[in-house]
Amino acid sequence: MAFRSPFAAVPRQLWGNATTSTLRSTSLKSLVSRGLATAVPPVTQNSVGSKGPTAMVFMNMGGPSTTDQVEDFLSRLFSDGDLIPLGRLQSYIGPILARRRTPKIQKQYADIGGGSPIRKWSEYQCEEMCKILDKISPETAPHKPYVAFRYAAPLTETMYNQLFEDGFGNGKGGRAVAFTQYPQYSCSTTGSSLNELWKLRNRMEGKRADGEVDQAGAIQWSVIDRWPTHPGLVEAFAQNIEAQLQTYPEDKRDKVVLLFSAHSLPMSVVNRGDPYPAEVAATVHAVMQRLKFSNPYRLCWQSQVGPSAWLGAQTQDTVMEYVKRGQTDLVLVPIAFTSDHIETLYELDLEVIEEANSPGVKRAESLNGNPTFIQALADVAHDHLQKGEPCSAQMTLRCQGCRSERCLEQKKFFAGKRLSSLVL
Ligand SMILES: C=CC1=C(C)c2cc3[nH]c(cc4nc(cc5[nH]c(cc1n2)c(C)c5CCC(=O)O)C(CCC(=O)O)=C4C)c(C)c3C=C
Ligand code: FES
Ligand SMILES: [Fe+2]
Repeated sequence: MAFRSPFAAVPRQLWGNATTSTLRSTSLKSLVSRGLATAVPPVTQNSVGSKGPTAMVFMNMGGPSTTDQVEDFLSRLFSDGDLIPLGRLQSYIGPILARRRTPKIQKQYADIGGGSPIRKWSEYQCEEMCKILDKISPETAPHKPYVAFRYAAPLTETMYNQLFEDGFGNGKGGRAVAFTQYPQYSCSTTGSSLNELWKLRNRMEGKRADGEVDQAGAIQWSVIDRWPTHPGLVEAFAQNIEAQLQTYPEDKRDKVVLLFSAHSLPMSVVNRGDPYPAEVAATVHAVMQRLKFSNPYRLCWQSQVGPSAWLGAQTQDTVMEYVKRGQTDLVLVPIAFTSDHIETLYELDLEVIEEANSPGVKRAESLNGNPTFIQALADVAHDHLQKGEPCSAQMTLRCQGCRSERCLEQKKFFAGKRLSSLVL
């Protein structure tokens, strides 16, 4: 099976002689023979389910809060081998690609008001969720809110230092929940954040003389790794769609086409077995079920970057095609991100909807500060705290095409005792 980078067509001179990641050549068989894929991993966790205080850590990609931060944001993003595998020279090529792309993306952030609102929304959502959790889950209270972004402030490392300052870990133990803010799991998004968290945990938690992390005083992590069909999430999406449908005359309302739009994935990632496309489709189906299939609908994919093949049909092409055919009443529904970002505010609002040039083409609100959504976050977290499991069963399985030692080790750590031996 060949796994092509989404940037496979980056000019040769930028790639140098680098092949793709050295990790690709590491087969599961060789990991087993080297003792890396055994039933009892060297670093696992115990005693998940202890009482509060509980750190609730929202994980997401983050975004630049000002246009000055765009280059740093893109530089971290293009240096992430879990998102864009560029091989051994990644840390050299990544920043070069980032610098070239910066002016274009800076202009987009300038056009949506000068920066991404993701930090503001994430901090608000997490704080509000913790207030609800303190009431509905007193046994794990107090719940303390933290945000850990992959490519922008506050970075995972900053969050970890904050945990230490607040009395978690570093010999004092304590419990933390890594709560992904991507409802649908992709190894390029949630997987990347978990790999980063695992890496920093190993670097930052207290080490014994033999180099191993001192388990007794380390933070006990558990993970909410996906929640694509949680009824609260589905309800929040459905209410926003209903509100937008109300803006159409009654006789036209049930003929409006709902176009669910999610960030696309390179076909190399889809063919590796990434769970994201199926989970996005599951969210769409659950929302349509809640709406009693009142309207015709399609799922389409946006924001592809670079020249390689990405999952389609593309959102922009879909809108233009339907409008051309006379279907001018369309509601776009961003379904894979819980707050506004350039993909909604720029790509959908300023590019797709403006180009469609038809008053019937509209967009459902993003979830942002929606109280139904914040209650859903609290319910997802409450379910997780009550179950006392380290992660979902799905987390214990790697993609069919995964050759990443990072993924393997990260799963061994977070899934801990849930692991069923060599399924990894
Ligand atoms: C569920 C959401 C997302 C998935 C899956 C995802 C995969 C993915 N993305 C890239 C490359 C880029 N993404 C960029 C920006 C960006 N990506 C998402 C979400 C997902 N990405 C968001 C919300 C944003 C915008 C952040 C904001 O603050 O608004 C960018 C940078 C922008 C640009 O240069 O166009 C890149 C590059 C890949 C390769 C990928 C899957 C492998
Ligand atoms: S790429 Fe999916 S588990 Fe590693
Ligand atoms: Fe992206």
